[in-house]
Amino acid sequence: MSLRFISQAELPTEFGTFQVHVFEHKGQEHLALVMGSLSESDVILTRIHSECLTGDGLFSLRCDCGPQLAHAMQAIQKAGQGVLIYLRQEGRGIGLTEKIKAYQLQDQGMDTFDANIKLGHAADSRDYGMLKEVFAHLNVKQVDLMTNNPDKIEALESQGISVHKRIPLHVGHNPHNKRYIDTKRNRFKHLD
Ligand SMILES: Nc1nc2c(ncn2[C@@H]2O[C@H](COP(=O)(O)OP(=O)(O)OP(=O)(O)O)[C@@H](O)[C@H]2O)c(=O)[nH]1
Ligand SMILES: [Zn+2]
Repeated sequence: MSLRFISQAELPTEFGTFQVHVFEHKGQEHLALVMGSLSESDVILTRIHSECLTGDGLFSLRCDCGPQLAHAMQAIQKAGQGVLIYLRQEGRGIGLTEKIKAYQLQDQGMDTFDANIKLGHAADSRDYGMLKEVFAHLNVKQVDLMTNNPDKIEALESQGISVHKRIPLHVGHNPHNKRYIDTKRNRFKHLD
């Protein structure tokens, strides 16, 4: 077991009260926000969200992360049951400083894919290898997944978690993130 469950507590939010679980995996902290009681025979409405300090916490319009996070939490509240896994994979895994450097390259005309490469990183360095143990801890076997990213579906299926349905997540589009969202579709093969 490389994932360690540390603790859990109540987390009242604008979108209802969740139980927040904290885990440690390879020196990083990850969270799962859980609403309702979860049983492995249920298909659980799920979002796997990658940390974006600028979008999730600082209202940045350069990406669509903040609105996606709010929308997912609201959808879980509406369903009365669900899971939001918050992975500390800032900047698609390269960290905050490197993401800001990548933003600078994008200010000079590069797209988000090439900016990562120029900085010596993979276009996407996220690791989803901890999800099997997170879902086992939460007693979840089947999900309806809110995402446009095919890599997340593949990562779950390859770890034995069945993706019953993909729910597209197209919110928070604005003139500042248009190129970023187009690049996700064209170069990261994100789904419509
Ligand atoms: N390296 C880098 N990371 C970025 C940039 N813009 C946003 N991110 C990070 O990208 C991650 C979100 O990834 P997205 O590709 O927007 O969405 P996704 O999580 O792959 O897919 P969805 O499930 O459809 O939202 C977060 O960790 C952000 O911090 C950027 O220009 N460069
Ligand atoms: Zn973002």
